[in-house]
Amino acid sequence: MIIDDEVEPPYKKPHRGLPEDQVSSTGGNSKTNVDLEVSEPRKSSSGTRMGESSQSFSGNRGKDSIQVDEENSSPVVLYANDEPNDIALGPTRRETRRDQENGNAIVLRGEQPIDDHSPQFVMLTSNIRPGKQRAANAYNAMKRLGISQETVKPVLKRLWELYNKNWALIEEDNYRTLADAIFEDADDQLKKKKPVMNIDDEVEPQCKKPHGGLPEDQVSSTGGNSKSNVDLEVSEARKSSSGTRRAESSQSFSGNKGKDPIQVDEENSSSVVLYVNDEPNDITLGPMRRETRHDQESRNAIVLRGKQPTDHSPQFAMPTTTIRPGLTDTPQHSNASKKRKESSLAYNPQTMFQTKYDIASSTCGEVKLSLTCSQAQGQSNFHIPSSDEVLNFAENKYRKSCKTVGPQFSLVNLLNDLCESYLEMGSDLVEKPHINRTQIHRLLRSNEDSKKTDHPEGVLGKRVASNGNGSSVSRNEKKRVVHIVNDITNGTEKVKISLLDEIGGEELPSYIYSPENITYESAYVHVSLARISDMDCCSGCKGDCLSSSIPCVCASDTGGEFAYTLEGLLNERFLESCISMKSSPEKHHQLFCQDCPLERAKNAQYPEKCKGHMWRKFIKECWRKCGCSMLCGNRVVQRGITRKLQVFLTGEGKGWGIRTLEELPKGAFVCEYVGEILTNIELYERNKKSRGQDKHVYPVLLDADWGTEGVLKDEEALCLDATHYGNIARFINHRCFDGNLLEVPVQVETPDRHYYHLAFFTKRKVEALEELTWDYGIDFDDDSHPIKAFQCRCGSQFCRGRKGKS
Ligand SMILES: C[S@@+](CC[C@H](N)C(=O)[O-])C[C@H]1O[C@@H](n2cnc3c(N)ncnc32)[C@H](O)[C@@H]1O
Repeated sequence: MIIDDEVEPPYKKPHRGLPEDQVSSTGGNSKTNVDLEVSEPRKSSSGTRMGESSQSFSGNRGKDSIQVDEENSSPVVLYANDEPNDIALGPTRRETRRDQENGNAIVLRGEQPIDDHSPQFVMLTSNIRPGKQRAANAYNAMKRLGISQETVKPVLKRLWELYNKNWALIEEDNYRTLADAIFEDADDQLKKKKPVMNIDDEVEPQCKKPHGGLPEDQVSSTGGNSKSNVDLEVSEARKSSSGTRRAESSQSFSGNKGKDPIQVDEENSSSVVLYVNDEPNDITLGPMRRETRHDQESRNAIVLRGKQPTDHSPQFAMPTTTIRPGLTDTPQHSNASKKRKESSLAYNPQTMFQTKYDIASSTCGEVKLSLTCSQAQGQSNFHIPSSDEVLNFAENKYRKSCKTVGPQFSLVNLLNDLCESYLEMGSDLVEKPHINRTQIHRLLRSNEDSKKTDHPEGVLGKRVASNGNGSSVSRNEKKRVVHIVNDITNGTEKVKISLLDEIGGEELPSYIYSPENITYESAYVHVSLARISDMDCCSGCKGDCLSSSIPCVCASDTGGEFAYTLEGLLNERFLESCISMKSSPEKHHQLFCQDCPLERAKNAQYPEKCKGHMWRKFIKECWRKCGCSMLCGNRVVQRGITRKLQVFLTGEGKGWGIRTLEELPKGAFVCEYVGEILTNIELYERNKKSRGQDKHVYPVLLDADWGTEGVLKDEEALCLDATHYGNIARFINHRCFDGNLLEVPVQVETPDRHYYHLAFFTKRKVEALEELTWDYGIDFDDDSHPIKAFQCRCGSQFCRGRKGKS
C-alpha cells in the first residue's frame, strides 16, 4: 500500500468533538475501509497495514481490523497510548506523532500528559465508513471525559436507534445528549442492581463486589483523606462500630440533627440514614408516593419529604441506606480499594466532578458507599461546615426544587447534591462552583468552542480566573436536567416509546402508563358476546376480510366499504369526509340532546339547554365474534401502536408533546386515546376537586353519539380521563384547525355507541420529527366546559385561543 502525502485528505474536519487543531490527518484517498483504530506505536515496517497490535473500536482488540485496498489505500495511522481506563480530562501532551516508517499519517497535537494516565487521541483513517467514523468520534469525545468505549457503546447504540439513526442529534452540543445518557445509564444501573453483602462484615472478601450497579472498572475508590474531603457511606443502619475509622479531618454528613448518630467512628463520625421505599424501582412514570420514613432503631434519618400518597401512587424504590464516615480505606479493605483504585479511571461521573466514591454491596442487600468530594481543595477560603448545616441546606434545596424520591431518583445524584451543598456551605464565595451536569455540558461546549484544552478543569480554571472569584456558575442559574426514558410504556405496547427532554427543567410526567381504557367506577361499559348480533359481526369470514371481493357485514356501517385500505391506512374518502365534518361542523349535523348530560352535570336541578355535539362517522372494526384473523385489514386500532413515536419536551410552553420518529403517510393510525372511563358526573367531581389548579388537563368526551338516542343515563354519558392512567395520547397537544391528526370514533368490542375508542389518524403526510397535534375542539371562551381552556400556543395561523386563560 502506498501512502501518498500529497493527496488531499478526505476528512479535513475529522471530529466535531475534538478541537480541529488537535487532530489532523494526512494520507491519501483510498478505498480502504478502515475501522477506527487506536494502536500502539508499532514496529511495523510496512506502515500501511494495521498490524497485530492495532486495536479497533469495534472491539476486536488486538486483531487485524481493517481491510486495506492494497493498491489505493493509505490509511492514516493514529496512535494512542495503551493505558486502559485513563482519565481523559487531564491536560495532554502537545505532540505530533508519526508513523516512523511511512512518514505520514497521524498528527496528534495536544499538551504533554501530566501523568501516565493521560490518554492520547486518536485517530483518523482515510475512508473510514461514515457511521463508524461518527461512532469513533463519539467515543473520542467521551474518552476525553474519561468514559471508556465499553461504557459508551451500548448507550450510543441506544441513542442512535432512539434518534432514528440521526447522528447530528447525537453530535449536537458536542455530544451533550450522549454524555447525559451515559449518566442516566449509570444511575439506572445503580438503581437496578440489588446490593449483596453483609455490611457488618467488614472483612475484605465480602466486599468482592465493589459496586451495586457499575462494572468494577467503573468504580473509583477514595484516595487519602484531606481536610476538604467528604466521606459518605451508605449502608443499612447498623450497630457495627469496628474498622470504620477515618482520618481525623474527614467529615461526614449527619441526618440526625442533634440526636445520637449511629456510632461508627467513636470520635468523628455521625451517620445519615436515607429512607426510600423498597419496591422495585422500575416504574418510570407515575404519580409518586412521597414519604418520610424513620429508622426506629437508629433514630437517624435524612428525611425525604413530599406530598401524601395518592390512590394512584406507585411506590419507588431504593434500599434503606445509611451514610456514615468511611470504611473503605480501612486496612481490611485496602486490597479491594487498591484494585478499585487501579481501575477507577474509566468512566465515572464522580471522577468528572472530581468526586470519588467507593461502593461495596453485601449479600444481604446493603450498599456501602464512600464519597470524597475534593473541589474544595485549594480554595483558600474554604471552611468545613457542620453536618447539620449541610443537611439543612441540602434539605431546603430539595424542598425548593421538589426533589423528592421519584422515578428519576438517583443515589449518586443525591450524594452529589450533598457534596455540592457541602461545598456551598463551606465556601465563602458569593458564587459557587456547582460541579454538576450543567458544568459538564458547559465544559463540553466550551471544549468545542474554545478548542483550547481537553481538560475541563482547565476550562474551569480559566473561568475562575476570568471572574476572579473562583467560580463561573451562577447559583441562580437554572439547572439543565436532561431526561431520557427508554420506554415509557413499561413494555405494555408492542413498540417502545421513548421520552426525551433535551431542554431540561421539567419534571418527568407523573401518571401510570396504561395501554387500554379502564373503568374508574360508575361508567357503564357492557362488553359481552350476547350484545353482538349476527348483523354486527362476520362470523363466517376467514383470514383477511379486506381481501374478499365483496365486503362483509362489518363494512355495512361505513357504507359497504371498509374504512381501511389494503395498506392499512384510512380510506381517503372516509378520511376526507371526517376532516370536512370537523373543520366545518355547521355544514353537517350537530346533535342536540333532549337532556344533555353535560349540562346536567353542571347543574342537575336546572340544566341548561344542550349546546350541541358534533355528529361523527364511526369505524367499526371486526371483533371477537368475527371469524377473520387478528391480521385482518379491518383490525387496525385493536392491534395497537406500531409507529415509532416519542414523547418530548416541546419548549414552547405546551409542556410535553409527541412526535413521530418516522415519516407517516396520510391516513396512518397513530394511537388511540386511552384513559380512565369516567361518567361526566365523575369528571365534574374531579374538576371541582382540582379547582382548575392542574397545569395540564387530560379528559376527552365520548359524545359522538349523544343526542341520537333518547335521554342518556349518567352512567352512559362517558369520557376518558388520562390524568392518572393513560397512554401516549395524553401527550398530544392541541393545534387550532390545522393539527396533523384527526380523532375518529372506533367500535372495537361493542355496538353500544356511548362507549367507543377514540383513534388518531394522520390527516396528511407527516414528516419524521414533526410534532403530532389535534384540534381538541375547545371553545376557548367557554369557562364551564370540563376540558379547561388554556392559553393556546399552537402557533397556527388559525389559532383561536391565543388570548385564552393562562
Ligand atoms: C392532553 S395534555 C397534553 C400534554 C401536555 N402538554 C403535557 O405536558 O402533559 C393537554 C394540556 O397540554 C397543554 N397544551 C396542549 N396544547 C397546548 C397548546 N396548543 N398551547 C398551550 N398549551 C397546550 C395544556 O396545558 C393542556 O391542558
